[in-house]
Amino acid sequence: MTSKSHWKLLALALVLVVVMVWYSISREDSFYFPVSEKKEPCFQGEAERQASKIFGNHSREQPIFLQLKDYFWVKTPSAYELPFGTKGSEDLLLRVLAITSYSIPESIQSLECRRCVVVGNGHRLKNSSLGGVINKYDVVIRLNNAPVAGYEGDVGSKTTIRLFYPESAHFDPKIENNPDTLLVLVAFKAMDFHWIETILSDKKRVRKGFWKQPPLIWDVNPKQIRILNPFFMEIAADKLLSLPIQQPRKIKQKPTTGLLAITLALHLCDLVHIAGFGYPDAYNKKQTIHYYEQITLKSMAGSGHNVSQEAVAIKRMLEMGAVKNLTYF
Ligand SMILES: CC(=O)N[C@H]1[C@H]([C@H](O)[C@H](O)CO)O[C@](OP(=O)(O)OC[C@H]2O[C@@H](n3ccc(N)nc3=O)[C@H](O)[C@@H]2O)(C(=O)O)C[C@@H]1O
Ligand SMILES: CC(=O)N[C@@H]1[C@@H](O[C@@H]2O[C@H](CO)[C@H](O)[C@H](O)[C@H]2O)[C@H](O)[C@@H](CO)O[C@H]1O
Repeated sequence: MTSKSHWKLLALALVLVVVMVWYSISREDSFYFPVSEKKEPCFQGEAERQASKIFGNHSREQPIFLQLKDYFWVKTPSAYELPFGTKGSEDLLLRVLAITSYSIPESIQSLECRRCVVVGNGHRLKNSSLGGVINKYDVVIRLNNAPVAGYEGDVGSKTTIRLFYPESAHFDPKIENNPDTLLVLVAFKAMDFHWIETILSDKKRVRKGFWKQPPLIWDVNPKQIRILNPFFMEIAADKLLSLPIQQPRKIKQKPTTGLLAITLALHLCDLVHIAGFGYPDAYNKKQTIHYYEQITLKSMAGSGHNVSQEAVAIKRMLEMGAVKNLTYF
């Protein structure tokens, strides 16, 4: 081989190495947690220890779901209005709590160690083949109207808990959930309580007051419904994103439902893994954001979320080991 072609080969090899290093850095594979077939060891109280570092020691004292007794017998005062508290919505809430439940199901309660996975709606789940892995967790938390039917290979089919608000409720909840899935309402405004009351008590529906038409007929068992304690929205906003809780603006800055779900999981579970989190960069205008539909970051323009700030918060939780990621971040 001539020395000229020798140098050419060396240069080619160098370019290859640079491209490989760049690719792995750009995918930030350091936050990719290789999936193993074996169940991850689970240590009781581990998530609690991590959560106390982020949220303080007393957040564990809060009930996960709102309870009738706290509004009926004792009038629990709340410092904030929805979505960070229940101030001003007590009467409506009282009627909703009278027809729903607050218990954590025995199937979760009885677990020695609760292994949970929070499944975000992100595009990086597409072709991930993570369905089987996701189904093995004790508790699978899903968000909004994210489908499972037709996507089982990538996202699994088990749904233990689904967080939703009226505008994000799937019109046919039976298709995308299991018969015992807990449907957990995240209330952002008083109308959200009103909506669930009219649905469950079959009262006259109100169409106004929503930013998108929610279902008017919703075939669910009231025993499946829970109301998320807005305290978790408050601490996600305050401790993870340093957002002001009292905001005069019409469109309030608030955590995404996914960040809220991670906050909830750190209080409910012993081990918390996440999958399907992460948005494209702001300049990436054509990249679709969901694993199930073709929409871009533009759709989130007026939604009150700061996705780059959320990425910082998630990276912090990954770095400290509070959560582990099944997809890349
Ligand atoms: C148009 C619009 O309103 N989009 C909002 C949608 C929409 O309302 C529902 O999908 C119902 O249709 O809901 C949101 O979020 P969305 O339902 O898109 O996604 C659920 C959660 O997954 C995480 N996610 C999603 C996509 C992505 N590329 N990376 C991610 O990390 C986020 O944590 C996100 O919360 C929401 O509720 O937070 C936030 C979105 O702003
Ligand atoms: C599509 C959009 O921008 N909608 C906003 C709505 O934002 C969404 O609110 C949801 C709660 O209802 C949830 O937080 C979701 O993640 C947001 O994308 C604003 O809250 C609403 C305020 O009036 O304005 C809608 O246009």
